[in-house]
Amino acid sequence: MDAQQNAPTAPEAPAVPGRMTEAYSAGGHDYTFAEFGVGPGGTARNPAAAEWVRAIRQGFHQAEPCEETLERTLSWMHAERVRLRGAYPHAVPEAALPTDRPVASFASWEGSVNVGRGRLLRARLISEVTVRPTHSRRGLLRRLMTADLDRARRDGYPVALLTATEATIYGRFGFGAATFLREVQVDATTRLQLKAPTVGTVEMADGDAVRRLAPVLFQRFHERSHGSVSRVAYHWPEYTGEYQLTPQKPDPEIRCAVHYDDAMQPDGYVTYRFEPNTSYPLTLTVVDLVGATPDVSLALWEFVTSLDLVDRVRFRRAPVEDPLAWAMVDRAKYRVTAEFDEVWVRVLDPVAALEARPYTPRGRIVLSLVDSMGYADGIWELDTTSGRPVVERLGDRPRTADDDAGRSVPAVELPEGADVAMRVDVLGSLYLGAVKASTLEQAGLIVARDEDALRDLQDFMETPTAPYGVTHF
Ligand SMILES: CC(=O)SCCNC(=O)CCNC(=O)[C@H](O)C(C)(C)COP(=O)(O)OP(=O)(O)OC[C@H]1O[C@@H](n2cnc3c(N)ncnc32)[C@H](O)[C@@H]1OP(=O)(O)O
Repeated sequence: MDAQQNAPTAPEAPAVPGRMTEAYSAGGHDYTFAEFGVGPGGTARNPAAAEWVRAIRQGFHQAEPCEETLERTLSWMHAERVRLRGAYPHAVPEAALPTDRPVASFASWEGSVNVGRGRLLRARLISEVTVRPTHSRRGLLRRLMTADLDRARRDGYPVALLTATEATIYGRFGFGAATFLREVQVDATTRLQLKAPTVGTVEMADGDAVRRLAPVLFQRFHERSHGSVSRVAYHWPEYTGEYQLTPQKPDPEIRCAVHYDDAMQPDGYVTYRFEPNTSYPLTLTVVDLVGATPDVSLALWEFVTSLDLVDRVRFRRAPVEDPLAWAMVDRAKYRVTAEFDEVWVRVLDPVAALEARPYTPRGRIVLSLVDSMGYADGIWELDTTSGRPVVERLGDRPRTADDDAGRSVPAVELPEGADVAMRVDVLGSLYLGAVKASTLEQAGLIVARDEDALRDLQDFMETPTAPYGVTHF
């Protein structure tokens, strides 16, 4: 790429990497949007992608990347075939960052989400969204998001997923908070007493070996745990201490242990770090805990709470409905210190998304979906009477004043013939069963024909367990 560096003015569009997607002017600036991938050969062969990585680290207030961080980031992005998007300014004033450093970034790649009964649904995963503060609120994010979701819809992805830094940003793009996690603290001053004996055995393990084993064990968890999202290559060095992209060095304090079944086959692992033991209570932080089955996770908890010189154990990725709290003899030793949203779901194709997940009731319900970006807008019928869900688009919904005004978060009205109506972000929140329809109706987010219609919706969307995943991306 040969974009002009530090040019005071540039009369025409800069040369951008990959494919130019759009030219755009706002706030007195001209921008070119581009889309590209990461090839083999690291920074030497991908200078535009390296500049893009510098931009995202700046956007998240992280240190300028060292060579190893750049190589590792480009390596996982190449392996996962990540699509990078950027907005490039045509001109920058003296001393400003160069024109080949994008002022806005956006990445997406293919992954999967477990939608229940072990079904893995293809999903577009979105991350690394940044807009340089001096170029924000000019519509750059909206353009990047629209381009990527358009492409994902064309490529047949039923849903897009992201994890959000702020809860206020993504509803307008049709994303709804769909899985939640807890930060918990378990008092470990006395060995954890569980109501039933745990299974298998635990052995301390070598970090390199766990790094090789972890993707396989995670896959078993992913295929079992409804709500789980696939991981990518950068997670393993991060969670086993080999290398952390922030603060750009190994973490030799991370220790690992593996759980084995009765045949001594590995079926889970935990990685953890002792916090500096200069203050009390002595604290162990669990970095990653993955059990192929819930009883394996309990055994791993028993292990970390039985270590000497540990007064309490912290974990930031515990399930909202945590079997551990119920398995403990003394539940008072389990304390929830925070609860937060994790994965946000955006339904792009209601037929593919709603037909993919399982339902318990047999019946039929008509949903009116409001989607200001258009993909899921309309009236849809979900019919499970045959035992297999069939979803059909019945037609358009009547336009409203908010539609005509082009509002990104329009009001919801119940059209003739529909049982329930909601915006598509609300469907995203219901999709994996994290929240009851009645709660969302009480929050003013669902309009139902009557109580029966609301109960039907609730019965359809409810899942046997709360969705749970341990992937942050
Ligand atoms: C999936 C992820 O990667 S999460 C990480 C998100 N990134 C960050 O938090 C890094 C710091 N923040 C930023 O980089 C930017 O401020 C961004 C990406 C949040 C927003 O980028 P911008 O280019 O300013 O957004 P843009 O101007 O396109 O606004 C799009 C819409 O979002 C709204 N919006 C933008 N930022 C926010 C915000 N922080 N809170 C609420 N609404 C917001 C705008 O009002 C606009 O609404 P409208 O289209 O309905 O009128």
